Amino acid sequence: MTLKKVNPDLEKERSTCTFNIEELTNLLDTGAHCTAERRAVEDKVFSVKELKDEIPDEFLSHKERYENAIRKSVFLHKVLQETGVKRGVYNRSDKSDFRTTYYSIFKDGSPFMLQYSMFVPTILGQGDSEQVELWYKRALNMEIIGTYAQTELGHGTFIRGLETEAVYDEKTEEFILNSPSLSSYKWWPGGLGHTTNYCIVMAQLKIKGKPYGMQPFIVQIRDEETHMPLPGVKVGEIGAKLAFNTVNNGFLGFEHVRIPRRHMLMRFSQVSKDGKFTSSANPKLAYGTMVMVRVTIVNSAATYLSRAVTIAIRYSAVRHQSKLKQNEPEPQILDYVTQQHKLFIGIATSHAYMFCSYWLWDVYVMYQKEQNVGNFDRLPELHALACCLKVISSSDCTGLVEKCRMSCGGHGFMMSSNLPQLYGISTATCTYEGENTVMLLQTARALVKAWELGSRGRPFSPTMSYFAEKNVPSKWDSSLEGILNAFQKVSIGKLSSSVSSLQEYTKSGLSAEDAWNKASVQLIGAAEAWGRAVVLSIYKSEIERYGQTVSPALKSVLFDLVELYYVHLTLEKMGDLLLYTQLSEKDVVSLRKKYEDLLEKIRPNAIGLVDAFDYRDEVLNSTLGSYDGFAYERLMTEAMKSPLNAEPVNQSFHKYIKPLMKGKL
Ligand SMILES: CCCCCCCC/C=C\CCCCCCCCCCCCCC(=O)SCCNC(=O)CCNC(=O)[C@H](O)C(C)(C)COP(=O)(O)OP(=O)(O)OC[C@H]1O[C@@H](n2cnc3c(N)ncnc32)[C@H](O)[C@@H]1OP(=O)(O)O
Ligand SMILES: Cc1cc2nc3c(=O)[nH]c(=O)nc-3n(C[C@H](O)[C@H](O)[C@H](O)COP(=O)(O)OP(=O)(O)OC[C@H]3O[C@@H](n4cnc5c(N)ncnc54)[C@H](O)[C@@H]3O)c2cc1C
Repeated sequence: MTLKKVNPDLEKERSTCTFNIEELTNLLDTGAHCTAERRAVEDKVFSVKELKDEIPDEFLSHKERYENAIRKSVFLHKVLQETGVKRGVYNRSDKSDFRTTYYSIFKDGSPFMLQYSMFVPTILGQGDSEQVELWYKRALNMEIIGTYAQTELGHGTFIRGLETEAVYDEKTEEFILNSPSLSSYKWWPGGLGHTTNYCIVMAQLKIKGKPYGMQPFIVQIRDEETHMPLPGVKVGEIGAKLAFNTVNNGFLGFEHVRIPRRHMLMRFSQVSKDGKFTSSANPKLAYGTMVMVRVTIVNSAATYLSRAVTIAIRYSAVRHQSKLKQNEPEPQILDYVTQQHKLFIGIATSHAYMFCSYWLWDVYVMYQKEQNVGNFDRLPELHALACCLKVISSSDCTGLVEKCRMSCGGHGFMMSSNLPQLYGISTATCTYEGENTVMLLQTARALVKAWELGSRGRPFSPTMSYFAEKNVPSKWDSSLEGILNAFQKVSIGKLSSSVSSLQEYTKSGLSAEDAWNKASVQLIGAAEAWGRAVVLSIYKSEIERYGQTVSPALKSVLFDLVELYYVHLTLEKMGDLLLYTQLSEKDVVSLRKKYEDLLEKIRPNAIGLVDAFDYRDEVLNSTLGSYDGFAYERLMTEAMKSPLNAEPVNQSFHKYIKPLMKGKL
């Protein structure tokens, strides 16, 4: 069978695109030079034959998958080192990074992930200059491979409840690390099982019996030559999981393991030789790596979704099913408006969080500069933003990744579509780096505090400045500005009614803690509403800013997506808007019409928009989403890789089925 180069359906779709795809790719990459750099790295990475899988991962055993992931991680590290890639994790000079390239080599994650994403950043963020000089170089050269060991069997969320102890012994100038109970065993850190030889251990510091809170320690756990666990170290892998099965998440316990005093990372807090503790200017600085990772999750969530929606939209353009009109051929399923409803919001949501992630990264960098000169004023706002945007990006994108999978019908259930794996790694972001409900409650805590201070005349921080506005009813306005104002009213309404409930509960005799718990469903609603208002505002303002520099054709499409995002959210959150604004049934009817018109308007650009994410086939790793659109041929080729297809009759037939058939079992 000779194949055309591209499925004619996709050819037709590409011919209707109204904007320059390369221009959008450059915008999403934050600059043409970033696109060029990313493509150069991809050319290099995908030309390395050792990085290709001969047998799909899902047909390997757990052990083989791990060994394959290690082999590829090592080759990939070498290739990235040769191409000079350091950005994306360590010294990110601009906003694009190589995570997506990196991830595409591993459908289910790399055991080195935590080295790049948390071990090295913690050394850089929490070590003093001498410690950075020593450990950063060793880590960069992969002389030491590490992870971030914080979560324990008994506690992940409640960090103050962690049990691992680091007791200072003044006589030997050492810390003694100990795991006093089963529940104190570290549990979850990526790579910890059999990969890392060092780790950052978050442990309760004790000096002369007095506790000084959680501090970061750099601890060697395996011999650098033999890789055997060091005496007193109990380490292993935690077992199979929903996803990330090649990340080698591990457990770790200590039996009185001694480490030198200088292995406590001492940028913020210090312990002197004679056991004097000097506290950091702000105790929450020890949580700094988590803030950074939460900030970066917003971008990860957007990229998981953009990969899933690329697969689903390309597949929907080549898949034909049922009848729209009796006398016409079966249409592309993308012509069904319900299919457009499922998928176009995925493109818009991915844009929304991508542009927000760039903005949030700038806020984070700005804060870091202020922190370096001892100004912590913005820490509460940054903490609230990082928590809340991590939550809504991870939950929205994961929900939409799953929607993409379901929109591909049965074939979306195939591992070879890569949609199940994308769902797995995406849903993990709802749990790791702070479970989502807990992160919303942290956000609510900051909002309630700001609200109460504001009511006493204290100024609000920029993302809360609209709290100061009088909540006067005004006519519904369906413009972008009008919808944004409406969502800010929802945010104010939900926060003020949560605060009233808190006050009523305490007045009725509940303690502050019980009142908080009783009102917590409202509080997470208020936190989410604030996050929504932030995303709506930033997405719109960023597109207005970029709109001044891009071509009119691209500007028009970007605004179609912003409008779609706004109108979709308005219809989704209709209940809240009916409660807190002047939205009427008539407005809803006209918004529904507007939404349907927008789907129709975006339809000719759907393939162009997903092409602009610029995911090579190697990155998408999907039978359904390839650029050429030959989904059925790829499904069949991949199916033939199943080890069961290597022989026409499996031996189990003779062993079990035949005796059963013959009644001889
Ligand atoms: C040369 C080659 C180079 C190669 C380059 C390769 C490039 C390839 C690129 C990439 C490849 C890798 C790809 C990586 C992808 C990324 C994958 C990431 C993987 C991450 C895995 C996950 C890791 C983890 O999960 S680590 C564990 C995370 N754990 C948590 O998040 C725990 C959650 N719990 C908490 O944070 C806290 O306990 C709490 C906040 C819930 C409560 O803390 P608390 O009890 O101490 O606080 P209080 O509630 O009492 O509040 C006190 C006070 O403090 C404020 N607060 C709390 N936290 C913070 C904070 N972090 N910052 C600032 N302030 C904080 C709080 O609001 C209170 O304030 P008040 O003013 O109200 O008192
Ligand atoms: C794929 C993956 C990778 C991970 N990698 C690492 C790693 O590298 N290093 C590391 O240290 N950790 C890692 N973790 C652990 C992760 O950070 C924790 O699992 C996460 O922070 C959630 O904590 P938990 O498991 O204790 O959840 P729990 O706190 O036990 O949550 C269970 C339920 O209790 C609720 N809950 C808990 N506290 C409250 C509260 N105060 N108010 C209201 N509800 C509450 C939650 O909302 C949730 O519904 C990883 C986890 C996963 C899934």
